[in-house]
Amino acid sequence: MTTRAGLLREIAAAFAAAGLETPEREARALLKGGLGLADIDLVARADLPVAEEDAARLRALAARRADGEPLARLVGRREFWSLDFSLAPETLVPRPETETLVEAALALFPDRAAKLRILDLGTGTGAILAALLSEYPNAVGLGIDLSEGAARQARDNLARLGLAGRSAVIVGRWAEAIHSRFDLVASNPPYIPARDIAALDKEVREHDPRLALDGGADGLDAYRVLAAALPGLLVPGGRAVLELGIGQEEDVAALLAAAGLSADGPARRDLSGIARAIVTRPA
Ligand SMILES: C[S@@+](CC[C@H](N)C(=O)[O-])C[C@H]1O[C@@H](n2cnc3c(N)ncnc32)[C@H](O)[C@@H]1O
Repeated sequence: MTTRAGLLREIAAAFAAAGLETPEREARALLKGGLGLADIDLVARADLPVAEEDAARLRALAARRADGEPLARLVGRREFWSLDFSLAPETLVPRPETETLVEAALALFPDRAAKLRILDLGTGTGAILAALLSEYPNAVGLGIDLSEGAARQARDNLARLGLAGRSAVIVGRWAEAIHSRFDLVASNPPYIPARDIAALDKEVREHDPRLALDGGADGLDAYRVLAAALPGLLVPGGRAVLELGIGQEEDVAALLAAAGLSADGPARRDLSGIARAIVTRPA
């Protein structure tokens, strides 16, 4: 009979042997996600037995993880801004660096009681929109994604987080179908140059949807469309916050300026010091 502690040790050892960077942490997360446990269950109740079929299921998941499948995909969820998001095959796994956009928006609109109208273009799991709505209790928001599967998943996530009453998610191509204006437009568009996708980590290139990654030949296709659309989407005094890939600040700033938008300070940096969130406003 296997105990929780025994299975944790076994899976952590397998992860270490496979060269994962944080084997113990990932093994813990796999057990928690796979068995629906909290941290305390792996400490105070570590000697409890794991049913044989559960142990077999977790060993199979562990083997897939050791073979390069992301943990978030295996357990079907990921935390972002301390909120829990379910994933679908059509959604990107939300990344910690994207929290830089949320932080930038909070700094731009310090009044948390503001009745902001928020637009999230390319909403994926709904991570950015949900994070913002959770911080602005009087705000309303619209998420748009070209992928039906992503839009469905975003709707589910917003509902589970109690935000359905203040949000809507529609399927669409960027802001093509939108004729209203917003206080805050956020977007984390696909920005990887197409030829670089094959060289990305296996976890990304094989498990994140191409639609969420592929930014066209130079990685800037989506920014061109967004720059052209933003002047018609922002109210006077409104702001747009766009995520950037590494080294894209200058090019994206030039596209925004060419569309008649003004820069709002230098791009905000993420925890690794990378210019990650560019802020722009109507001229
Ligand atoms: C990098 S992902 C970001 C997802 C999510 N906002 C996040 O930060 O985790 C880009 C998203 O844009 C969506 N997308 C790609 N092309 C689009 C388009 N033409 N119109 C609307 N959404 C698009 C993708 O389906 C994907 O969900």
